[in-house]
Amino acid sequence: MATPILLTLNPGSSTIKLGLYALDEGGPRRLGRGIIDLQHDPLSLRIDVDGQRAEITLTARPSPDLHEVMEETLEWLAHHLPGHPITAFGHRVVHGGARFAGPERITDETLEAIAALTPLAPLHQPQSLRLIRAIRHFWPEHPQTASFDTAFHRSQDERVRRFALPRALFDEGIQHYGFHGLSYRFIAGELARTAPELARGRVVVAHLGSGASLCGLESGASRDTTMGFSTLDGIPMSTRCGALDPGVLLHLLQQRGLDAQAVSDMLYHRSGLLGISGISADARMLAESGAPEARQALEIFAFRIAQSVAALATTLGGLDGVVFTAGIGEHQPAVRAAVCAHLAWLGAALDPEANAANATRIEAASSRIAVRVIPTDEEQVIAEEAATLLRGILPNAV
Ligand SMILES: Nc1ncnc2c1ncn2[C@@H]1O[C@H](COP(=O)(O)OP(=O)(O)O)[C@@H](O)[C@H]1O
Ligand SMILES: CC(=O)OP(=O)(O)O
Ligand SMILES: [Mg+2]
Repeated sequence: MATPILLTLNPGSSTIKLGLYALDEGGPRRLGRGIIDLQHDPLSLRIDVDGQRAEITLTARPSPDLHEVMEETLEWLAHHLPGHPITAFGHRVVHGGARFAGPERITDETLEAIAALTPLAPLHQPQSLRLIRAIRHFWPEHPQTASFDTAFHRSQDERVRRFALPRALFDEGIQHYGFHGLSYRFIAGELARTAPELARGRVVVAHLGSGASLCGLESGASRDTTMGFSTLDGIPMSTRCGALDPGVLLHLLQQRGLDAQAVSDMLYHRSGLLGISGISADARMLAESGAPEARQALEIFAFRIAQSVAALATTLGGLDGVVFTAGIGEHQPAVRAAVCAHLAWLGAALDPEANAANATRIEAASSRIAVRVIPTDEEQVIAEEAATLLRGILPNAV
């Protein structure tokens, strides 16, 4: 019987990241990866399968339902990968709310429950729904699974999950959830595999991508995280504001007369690194810019990350290590150096050469805490969770 082939889909606000996996007996084996850039018209699909790279300009327009984009992408894959017919799909879904404690196979009921959570993640949830629906439209018999960012944080206790708001709101779902859970699950697994002693300790992981958050891990379990009810909370991001005095919202709405949509647009799309710098949302461009506003944006970014490390260390009752991951965390030594300079009082000291080389182990011999760089892989977690859910199901579906 042919090996089942899984396509993973990780939608962000500006890209859809794809992963192609053979679901071997021993676990998922990656055949390739791809990225669809939704910000540029015409759309492009960059793909790397079996070591062969291609960049394809899609004829599909970026329509809201993504039907044409998915149809063209899958047709391209079917045509160019005749040995790897896709038999199943695994999705990253950002919000699982109180309903999803772990990954699930997508049915009419789960799809409805995912859709009901859209108001809690307006930037991400609609993308997942569009992809799931587009695939159902063209391949109704192909099984699909959902892996939730929020599920990893279910181990957090009520001190963390409860806001200081009237009690009834908590029961209505107004809670601190936390996101980037697939990334944190991957990092916890990598730590357990490569640094078991540290993995058993108290570690803060800084996931610094376009969206960014930090998570406090104790023995690999999430105890606290900087993103809360929504993907706006915590540290400033590329275009999102991070934690903000709620009085600012009231002021914008009541005194400045902005409507809710205008405030939402400002907080999600025009704040963060872009808002502070007025130059770019892209941390690499800011690092190369030399303008004082760009420098200030990165200084505030690093400062707020360090403040969050200290806050999470309080939840953990101490700190044995910090791990940097995602685009900025993996590739920007200057950001890591600025964060660690603020954490010198906690005993953090970097080896400048190891840091400049983006090495795995970047702490100096004198450092009282470990400082590591570990590349994340959300697609691998989606593939592993899908493989577990679909075991025994796929051979019949092929
Ligand atoms: N090689 C690199 N060098 C410097 N910065 C990088 C590099 N790759 C990515 N980044 C930065 O990482 C951020 C995007 O991170 P990424 O994890 O790809 O985000 P997301 O998955 O949320 O879209 C951008 O600010 C970008 O400038
Ligand atoms: C949760 C979130 O912000 O995700 P991303 O970083 O992919 O935008
Ligand atoms: Mg991301």
